[in-house]
Amino acid sequence: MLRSTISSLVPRATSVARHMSNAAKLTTVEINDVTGIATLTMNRPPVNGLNLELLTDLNNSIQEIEDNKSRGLILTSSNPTIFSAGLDILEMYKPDKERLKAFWTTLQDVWLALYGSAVPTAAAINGHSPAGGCLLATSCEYRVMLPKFTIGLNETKLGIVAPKWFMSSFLSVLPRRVAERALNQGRMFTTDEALRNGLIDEVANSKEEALAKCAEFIGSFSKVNPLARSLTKQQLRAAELSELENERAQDLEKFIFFVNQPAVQKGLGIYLENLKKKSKN
Ligand SMILES: CCCC/C=C/CC(=O)SCCNC(=O)CCNC(=O)[C@H](O)C(C)(C)COP(=O)(O)OP(=O)(O)OC[C@H]1O[C@@H](n2cnc3c(N)ncnc32)[C@H](O)[C@@H]1OP(=O)(O)O
Repeated sequence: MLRSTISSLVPRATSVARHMSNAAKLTTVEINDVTGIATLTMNRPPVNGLNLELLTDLNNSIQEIEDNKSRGLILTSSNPTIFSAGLDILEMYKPDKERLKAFWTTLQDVWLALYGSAVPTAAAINGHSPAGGCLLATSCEYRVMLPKFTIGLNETKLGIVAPKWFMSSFLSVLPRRVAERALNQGRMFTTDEALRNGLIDEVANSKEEALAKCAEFIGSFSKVNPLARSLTKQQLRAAELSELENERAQDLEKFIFFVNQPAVQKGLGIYLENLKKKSKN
């Protein structure tokens, strides 16, 4: 009985999908009319780098999904090999002061909205997912990843430090010992390693399969009272959420101070240069 309820929630090729957002934006929201589940797709070529505009669209899309009382939210990417390359380093390298503020504030908004979302959330990780990409994935309640990609918080490799709330998301998924070592090493996990360590929940062989598995996870709540479920989730996540809520201004100040340090700017410049060299080869 449960199985048939769940499978009826899995998107089918024949189901009708309503587009809630238009293609001019960097995100699209598609609601499956059969399941009521919203698929939120990031679409900022070439690598879904999280710049101010993509973060703004993500924030608005999450809000739209909450307001429309969708049954759940699946986060994914339109890029076939990259879920998200994390924060757009160009936002932090030689930054404009006002834009940098807006950028970080909007990232805080996105994390608060996604980690604290009232609806069940899942990530269909259909490509590489470093740093900010990993933050988005670990803010969701369930993760399904395609083979032969990588995921992790690699900040120390860039000479930067993941903020406390990045670590909170990571720690909500991984055992402390594994998280601590991985954060210190800036470790990127392969799909297999991520599965073995619990950083992801399942592996799927195609994006369609990943979306179906995410929908199945969301469908597993069909017999649970939605208010009781969301209040339980929010209570479990309240400590991390209020920590950032109460320290938003200090977190912003710390970020701006840190990013503007000459050594950090130098490190980001070298990292960007190496990325560009690599992409030319
Ligand atoms: C200071 C307080 C803490 C702040 C916290 C920060 C968290 C972060 O998210 S920092 C960002 C960390 N992200 C990364 O380290 C990812 C770097 N990118 C990659 O590893 C690879 O690009 C990829 C595995 C995501 C994809 O590889 P692929 O071979 O397909 O593409 P590339 O040829 O490498 O890249 C194409 C193009 O995109 C540019 N690019 C890639 N990532 C970023 C990025 N995060 N920000 C800005 N630009 C990026 C890359 O330079 C290429 O550009 P060109 O075509 O112009 O050469």
